[in-house]
Amino acid sequence: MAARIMNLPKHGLCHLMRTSALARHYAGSTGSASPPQFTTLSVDDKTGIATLTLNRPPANALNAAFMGEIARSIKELEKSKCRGLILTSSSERIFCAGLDLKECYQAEASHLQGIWVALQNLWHTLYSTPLITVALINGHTVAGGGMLALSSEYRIMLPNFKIGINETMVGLAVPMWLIDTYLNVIPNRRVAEWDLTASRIYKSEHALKAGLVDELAASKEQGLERAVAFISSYPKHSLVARAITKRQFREKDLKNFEDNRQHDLEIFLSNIQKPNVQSYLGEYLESLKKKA
Ligand SMILES: CCCC/C=C\CC(=O)SCCNC(=O)CCNC(=O)[C@H](O)C(C)(C)COP(=O)(O)OP(=O)(O)OC[C@H]1O[C@@H](n2cnc3c(N)ncnc32)[C@H](O)[C@@H]1OP(=O)(O)O
Repeated sequence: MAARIMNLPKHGLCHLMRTSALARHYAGSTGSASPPQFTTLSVDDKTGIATLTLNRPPANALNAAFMGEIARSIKELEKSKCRGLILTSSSERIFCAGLDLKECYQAEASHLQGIWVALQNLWHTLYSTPLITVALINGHTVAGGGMLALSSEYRIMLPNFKIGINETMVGLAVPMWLIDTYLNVIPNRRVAEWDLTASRIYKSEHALKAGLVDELAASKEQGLERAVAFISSYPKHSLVARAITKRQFREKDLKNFEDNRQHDLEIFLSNIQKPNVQSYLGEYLESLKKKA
């Protein structure tokens, strides 16, 4: 049975706890952090595999609270010595639509700063986690949603959805840490540069051919089975060595990010507050509304 967990035991595999108890645990263990609102987390006691389900309707658009919640869950799972993490969505159409653009439109600089810092922290937490990570992409995933998928180690996608990084189309530069993340998946620099400058969005089937995702699954249930099989394919005795090896692959990207964290924030703030970008954002949001 799926149950929310937050404060997990430090040794052995994770245990299931019921929602109310978890909320109390979480509030007690993290001081000021509020109880989870936008995610549900369940852990299979036998396999030690956690499933974190994104649940911020209608589009799982990322605001600071949502991103903080995902990052905190990952940190808690690391402490609990869980083996792996599956990221998925409660929506049948959208895995994640990226940053909450409504919160980026005509917002105070301090609010925009909070959003970007939360995005930076979430990327850093997911990209650097020793957990074995799988994105089960059961809906469209673009921009910040693409970041969640690409920062994971393995991607399983359902057919007929879209995946990609469309920042330039929205008027935002792709940050260096996301370029590095993309290159970690699509090492062909020319293809990567073209994709990211042109805001290329792939359909699932094409994403598989291009190597942007690793498998297609016919249904969410099949995707979950495949995700569990991927995580379980790593023998227990190899987990520490595996985590160190993963870290070594990602270390240079993480260091580059730390060296440029402040500059990266300044670029975002300067870009997003430009009158032409704000005006385009307003039109873009209208076009999303009209479509509905
Ligand atoms: C990545 C790191 C570096 C940069 C980081 C972040 C930058 C960003 O993330 S910018 C965000 C860019 N995101 C987008 O451009 C996505 C826009 N959305 C879409 O293209 C589609 O919604 C999507 C393909 C995801 C899904 O299509 P549909 O299934 O057809 O759904 P709808 O379009 O009808 O959307 C449903 C509902 O959600 C609202 N919505 C969608 N996206 C966002 C968003 N990013 N922020 C806020 N709200 C969003 C949309 O307006 C609809 O709302 P209602 O009209 O109220 O139903």
